[in-house]
Amino acid sequence: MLILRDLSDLGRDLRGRLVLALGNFDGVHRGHQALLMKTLQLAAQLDAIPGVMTFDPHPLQLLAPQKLPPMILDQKAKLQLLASKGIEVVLVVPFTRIFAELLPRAFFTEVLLEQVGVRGLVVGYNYTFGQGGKGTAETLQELGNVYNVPVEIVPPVTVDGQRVSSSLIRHYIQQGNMEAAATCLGYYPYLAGEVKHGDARGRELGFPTANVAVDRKLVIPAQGVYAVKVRWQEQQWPGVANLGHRPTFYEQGQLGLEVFILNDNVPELYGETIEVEFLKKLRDEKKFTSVAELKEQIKLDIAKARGLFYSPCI
Ligand SMILES: Cc1cc2nc3c(=O)[nH]c(=O)nc-3n(C[C@H](O)[C@H](O)[C@H](O)COP(=O)(O)O)c2cc1C
Ligand SMILES: Nc1ncnc2c1ncn2[C@@H]1O[C@H](COP(=O)(O)OP(=O)(O)OP(=O)(O)O)[C@@H](O)[C@H]1O
Repeated sequence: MLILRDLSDLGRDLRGRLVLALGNFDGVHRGHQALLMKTLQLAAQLDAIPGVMTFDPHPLQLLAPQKLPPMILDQKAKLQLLASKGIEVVLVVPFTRIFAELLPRAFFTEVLLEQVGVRGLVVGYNYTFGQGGKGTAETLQELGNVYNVPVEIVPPVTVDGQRVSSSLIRHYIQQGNMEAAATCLGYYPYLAGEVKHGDARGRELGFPTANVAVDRKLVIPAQGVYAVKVRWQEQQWPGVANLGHRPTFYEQGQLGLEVFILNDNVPELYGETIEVEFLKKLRDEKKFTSVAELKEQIKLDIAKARGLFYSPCI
């Protein structure tokens, strides 16, 4: 997949040949996936190349930074997912003050027509664009009619009667409702991070854990103990994770993610980047009065997680 951050780098092979889906695409959730599918279809019909136009930084970073939510995916993971859905080109347009001031018609004519020569467009029913978000999906369709560019508007994708959105998914993750988040995303929420040295207490406890660095710009799940899947290179293992402050040992500990991998042959992971997929919250984190009690509880956590892994639902 080709990623272009400057529209003037669009070569002749791409100018006039792209069908673009427009949006932010945080999470690449099932609503977004419907858009991407439509983009592939329209591109095939028009003998064009399926692409995405998105903005960096997120428009809210510039317009209302206090409202900028934590992201579901970092940029690299988002791009990987877009590629896995068949998108061939991503235009990551720098979102500047000048850009934010473009009126809807100017965005259409100056950017989409003159710079990209766009052949077709796909947006969701609630898409807004241009200065102050004045342009809507219908505005885009009207402009498309005038300039002879087909514009597809995708109707809302819902799950259990609720419209799937990045905001709803962030809410589920922050509540620890991983099943609901996964239903909306089409995959389980995960955090990727480097395995760091901890205090080596886990080994003493009999449950050595991989301490995973957490990117605080991303949505952090509710604190607690989870059944997880750990992915590293081509391998994956079941595990149990604690996301929290370890109140048994620290008065005001730092937030940490620790994973005990349920496999006897795990290679040395220090310095490696692993992905921790959150499958189900098992319980809240607790302050135990003794280490022995904590150990007993961890054994129960492991038994519960194993039960889940052998159930047909995961
Ligand atoms: C499945 C699991 C559940 C845990 N639950 C708790 C808990 O409820 N309360 C707590 O204080 N620590 C809990 N811990 C964290 C342990 O305190 C932690 O693994 C230990 O402090 C080792 O830390 P270290 O690797 O930094 O040495 C849990 C760890 C695991 C693996
Ligand atoms: N559930 C959905 N059904 C159909 N289209 C959607 C859905 N959710 C988003 N879209 C469309 O996908 C594109 C990208 O959406 P974007 O990421 O900007 O919004 P979002 O997922 O609704 O996020 P947020 O909750 O942060 O507003 C837009 O064109 C939007 O209209």
